[in-house]
Formats: sequence, structure tokens, C-alpha cells
Amino acid sequence: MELEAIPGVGAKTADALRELDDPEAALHNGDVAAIARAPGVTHGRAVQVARGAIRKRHDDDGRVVATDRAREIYRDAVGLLQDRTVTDYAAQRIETFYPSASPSRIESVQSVVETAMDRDPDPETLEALAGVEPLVSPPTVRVRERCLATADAERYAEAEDAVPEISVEIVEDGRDVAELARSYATVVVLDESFAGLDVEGDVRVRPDALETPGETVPERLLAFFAENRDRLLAAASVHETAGMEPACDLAALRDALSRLDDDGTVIGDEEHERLAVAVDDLDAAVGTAESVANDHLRDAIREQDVTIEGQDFLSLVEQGARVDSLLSRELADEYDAALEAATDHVVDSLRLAPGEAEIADRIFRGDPTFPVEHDEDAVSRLRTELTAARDQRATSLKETLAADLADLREPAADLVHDALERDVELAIARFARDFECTLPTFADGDGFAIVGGRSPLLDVDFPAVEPVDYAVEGATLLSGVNSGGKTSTLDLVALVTILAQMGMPVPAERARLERFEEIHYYAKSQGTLDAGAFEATLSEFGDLVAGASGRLVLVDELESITEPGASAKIIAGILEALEGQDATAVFVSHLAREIRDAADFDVAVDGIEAVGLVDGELRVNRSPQTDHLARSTPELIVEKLADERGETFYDDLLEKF
Ligand SMILES: Nc1ncnc2c1ncn2[C@@H]1O[C@H](COP(=O)(O)OP(=O)(O)OP(=O)(O)O)[C@@H](O)[C@H]1O
Repeated sequence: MELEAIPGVGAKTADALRELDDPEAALHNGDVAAIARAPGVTHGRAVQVARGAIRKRHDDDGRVVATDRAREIYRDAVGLLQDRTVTDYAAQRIETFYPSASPSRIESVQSVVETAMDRDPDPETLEALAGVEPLVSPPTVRVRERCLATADAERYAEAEDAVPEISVEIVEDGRDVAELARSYATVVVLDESFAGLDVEGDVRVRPDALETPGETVPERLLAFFAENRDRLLAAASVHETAGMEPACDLAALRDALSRLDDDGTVIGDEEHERLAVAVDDLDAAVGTAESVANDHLRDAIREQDVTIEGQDFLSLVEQGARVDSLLSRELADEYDAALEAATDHVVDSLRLAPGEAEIADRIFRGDPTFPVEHDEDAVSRLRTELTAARDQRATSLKETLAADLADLREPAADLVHDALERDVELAIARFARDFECTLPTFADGDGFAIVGGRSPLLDVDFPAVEPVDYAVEGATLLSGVNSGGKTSTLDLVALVTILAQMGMPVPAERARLERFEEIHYYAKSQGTLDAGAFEATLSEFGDLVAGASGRLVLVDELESITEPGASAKIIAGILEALEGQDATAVFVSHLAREIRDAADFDVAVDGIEAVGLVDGELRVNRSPQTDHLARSTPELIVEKLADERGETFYDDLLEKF
């Protein structure tokens, strides 16, 4: 898909989207989280881009919700669905569902929704979902024990770009490489020309190193999995609790993750742990070994009767306190035993391997002295040896684990994506259950027909909402008593049509409607308008009635914008303009009689009828009666008084209605 062709995507956003691993897939899946990973693209913008891509795919450039009130109802619908999501991802994904007039768009959402409605939102899955989030890229890790080397300046720049984790060094010859091998545990030479180079240390000539970053810098993959461990484990649990087919072998994933520490190092390898502990404890072990030797020697000296010949004694006195010759002659065996005990201590406490023990053997050597002293050079050699072995072991463990994880990289992304998408489905399932929804059907040009519609937007608890049946073809007035439910009926019609055209289930027993090109819903004005605002409103209706075919028009008490006489004429005029067009319209009004009188055609009137007054309270049949001018509240009260009192005043008054 040409990115710039997506509505709302300019050159800058298109460039940002091209930075994604797979922009096509992200756009196709409406994957808001993936889109938001493009540099500079916020989540809100990602939602717009995802929607734009959907519109483009369905050739759907219309805007169905056309007025503020219609937009509010759309926001309410989105809110009801979002209230039932667990993850932020799903909440954002819900925003990509929008009311459309495109049959293919509505059908494609409906097919997803149909499956979603059968899903079981079990508490374990919802709990597991709480830990799932889109995968993140960890910050670049610095790898200090390895370097890349090349003699080629271009290759150098390429390497710095491809593997920012590792230092890249310029070398001219084998001597430079040998120099590097003394500072780094591993040197990876990028140039073929160095093949066969024989230098000490771990030097690898790997001309393909930049093409195989998984092997060159396994730390990258390990850091990715370490950073995303909790998300992956939560996604794995979601698959298990929900009985979903996972994109990868969950046992293999768990096993690989269990070998990985939070900082991306590999854990659970005994040999590596032995070497790491040996490096850390080396100085302490040597110190203790010295004490062991000295204690041994001290005890031996204490128990020894030393006979000194006069000549020796003289030379001792003359030369100062030179006891070593005495020591070597009189206590040679004890001295050897003390050094052996010291060496054994180092070897045993550090659990040294035979090769390492050989080096350890040189720590306590040399001329006899008391106290015994260690050879710092030998300690340092052992340290170098152990450190190199530890680092090489770590590298090879990383390589092995990274190789295992490499196969899981793509499936892991799918695993998390599938879990997050399940959250979207479960939100739809819960919405459908909570409000006893059905999937609506569509018919061409038939207005709408709702059976048993119950609006979740009412100010009463959902179980107390009375079902409403209402069907309209063409334009009609809706009359009725105060608080009978006229506004609520308009809200219900708007909500059902908006949800239906989003492809979502609707809160009704049954619903059939046409795919409206536009939904114009005007809320009741809060009072009469001044001349300017009145003019603006009138010109808005002028635009509305010009080419109204395919539109749904819902208007609540337009009469409140100006004085009743003028209002009736204006509403009659609007209805006349709509008559003969293929529009569906419901005008709620208390002036139905006056509008009918003012109109030059037979205006249809529906009515929400009060069944009667019980204890001063209206009992209402919430479903509008077709072709029925409902009695108003004042008329009902006059009628009640006429009945109860039988006085002419009330009878005469009733006559006037
Ligand atoms: N289907 C319903 N089920 C239960 N209660 C309802 C239903 N419809 C409306 N109501 C209740 O009636 C109240 C009044 O409804 P609404 O505002 O829609 O009446 P109205 O006919 O537009 O009134 P008015 O003529 O005063 O503007 C609502 O706030 C709600 O409490």
C-alpha cells in the first residue's frame, strides 16, 4: 500500500512508518501498538493512521457521524466497549472501529464480532491479560568484552551502524589484531583477508558477521527477551487459560526464558557459575590460603626444637634476622607441607579445574619465608585465565540460548499480538452479554426497525430499562408526554445505528437498518437562540436538507430554538424538504399538531403514549405507536380532572385539545 495514499498520512508520517519492521502488516492488522512504535507517532495519531488505512482498503471516504451529538453517542459507544477492555492496547484498538457506510467494512468487522461474541470472558483469562502489553525494544546494550575489527573504512561505518552494541576498531595488520585480542575476550575480524591469521586469544574471522547479528551480538536478542519476559509469560498464560492455539511451543519459551536473567545474562549453568565465583573469590581465597600456610608453619615452628650450630648462630647474628636459610634447612618438609595446604585451599575453595590448578600451584612457591607470601604474578595469571574462561563460557552460553530464542522471536510477537487481540474480542463479548446484544442486519433503503431495544446510556440501571420497539421509514414526528422517553428513544436509535455501522452488536432483540451515509443527530437546544445563532442553525438545516438521501436525521425539540409559532412553520418546512428524498428522519416535538397544520403534506406522527396517571406518576408505554399523536401531559391532567370532578370548566378545556 502506498503509505502517502492513506488519508491523513503525509510525507513525514509516511517516512516514520517506513522505519517500522513491517509497516504493511501493522497497518493491515490495525495494530495500533506497532504503528505507535514509528518515531514521533503518538498513540492518538496511530489510531487515526490505522483508521485511515482501513478506510483506504474499503474505499470508504465518507464520514457517517455528522454532528456533535452523533459524535457524542459514538464516543459513548466506544466508552462502553473500552470499559470492558483489560489492556491499553485493546482500548486503543477499539478506537479503530468507526461507523462506516461501506458494506465490506461492516461485514469484515461483523465477521470478527461474530466469533468474538462466542468467546468466554473467563476471570482467569482476564486476570492473565492484565500482564500483557505490546512488546518493547530494550535500549541498546553495550557489549564490552567483544569487538569488531576491519581494515576497511566503509566496512567500519557499516559495522557501526549495524551493530551499535559493539566497538568497531580499525586494524592494519595481524599485530593490531593481536593487540586487540589482549584487551577483548573475543575479536571478530570482518575482512576475509585476515583468514588464517594465527594470534593468541579468541579471534574469529567472520566476513558475514554483519549479516548475522543474532550470532555476532546475541546480547541483542537476549536483552529483547529479558525486557519482555513478563509480557511473554502473561501472553502464554492467556493462551492457556483461554485455550488458544499458541504461535510457539510454550514449554520451549518458558524454558528459554528461565535460563535468562533480567539483565540479559544466562543463568543456571554450573560451569559458568563456578568460573564467576572463582574470579570473584580469588583474592579472598589467596588471603585465606596464606593464613592456612602460616598457621601450619607457626604450629610447626612452635613444636620444633631447633639446634643451631655456633657458626650458623654467628652468621645469623652478623647478617641480621635471616631465618630463611634456617627455615629451609630445619623445616623444609614443614614448609613444603604448608605451601601444599595453601595451594590445596585455593584449588578446593575455588573448585579449580586441572589446568587452572596448575597455575594455582605457582602462587605459593619460591624461597622459604615466614610469614609465607603469595606470588602476585601467578595470582594475576590465574585471574586472567579464569576471567577469559568465564567470559568465553558466557559468550558460548549466550550464543546457544540466542540460537534457541531466535526461532521464537517472530512467534513471540504473534503470541503477544494474539493475546492482545483476544482482549479486544473479550471486550466485545462482555459488551454483548452485559447489554443482551444481537448482530443487526442491513437492508437497502428501509430506514430502521428496532425490536426490544434497551439503551445502556439511560440514567437507570440496565435491568430496569424497558425495551423499546421502534421502526421508521421516511420522515416522522415523534410526539409524547413529558419524560415519556422521546429523547431516550432518539439516543437509542442513534446508538443502535452507530454501533451497527461500526460492525458491532446492538443492545436489542433484533435490529434491521439501512447503511446510512450520514447520521445527523441534533440535541435539544438549551433555550431560544439569539438572531445570529438562529440564522446559523437554520442555514445548517438548509445544508442538511439539500441532498439528504441516505441520511438519518434525528432532531430533538427543534421548537426550543425560537417562538412556538415560527418553530412549527420551520419544522414543517424542513419536513417538506425531506419529503420525497430517501432520508430517514425523526423529529421529536411537542408541536406535532401545529406542524401538521403548517405542512402542505400529510406528515407522519408517532407517539409515546401515557397509559395513565397512577398516584400522580405517568405510566408510559415506551415504544412509540406508529401513526399516533400522543396526548400531551397537560391534556392527560385535564382529562383526569374532567373525569374526577365532572365540572364543565374541565370538559370545555378538554375540548380545546
Ligand atoms: N426505555 C426506558 N426504560 C426505563 N426508563 C426510561 C426509558 N426511557 C426513558 N426512561 C426514563 O425516563 C426519563 C425521561 O426520558 P426522556 O428524557 O427521554 O423523556 P422525554 O420524553 O424526552 O422528556 P421531555 O419531553 O421532558 O424532553 C429518563 O431519564 C429515564 O429515567
